[in-house]
Amino acid sequence: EVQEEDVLRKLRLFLRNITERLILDCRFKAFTKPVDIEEENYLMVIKKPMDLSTLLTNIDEQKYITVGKFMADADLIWKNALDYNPDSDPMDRSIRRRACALKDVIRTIIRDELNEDLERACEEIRESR
Ligand SMILES: CC(=O)c1csc(NC(=O)C2C[NH2+]C2)n1
Repeated sequence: EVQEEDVLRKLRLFLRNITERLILDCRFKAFTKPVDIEEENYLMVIKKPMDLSTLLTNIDEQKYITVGKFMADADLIWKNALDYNPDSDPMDRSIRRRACALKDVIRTIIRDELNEDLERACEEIRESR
């Protein structure tokens, strides 16, 4: 009902704000768009591709009703990058370093800025559905 829609709208604003800040951070440029599947065998190695612009689309399509569901997809971005770039060559190392920075920034923003009343209200909606 109306209250539920208010809660989910607040969640979308919170998640959109985080995602837009990540997209603007030049450290994370490699993560802003889907990896070009011309990349040799990317889809062989990575089962579930994810990127920041797809996160934003998912938010707009109301895919996430809890922060936890959003985090699961956001974590795919850096986890995929670590899996696809295991080697010692400088490009791999550079991507891995940015993947680790992305992981830490996502967690820090959520811990610092997530209103626990909002998250509790979202979990209640999830349980009621
Ligand atoms: C987003 C992501 O994980 C990504 C984009 S390019 C890339 N890796 C390379 O370009 C090659 C360097 N060793 C593979 N990884």
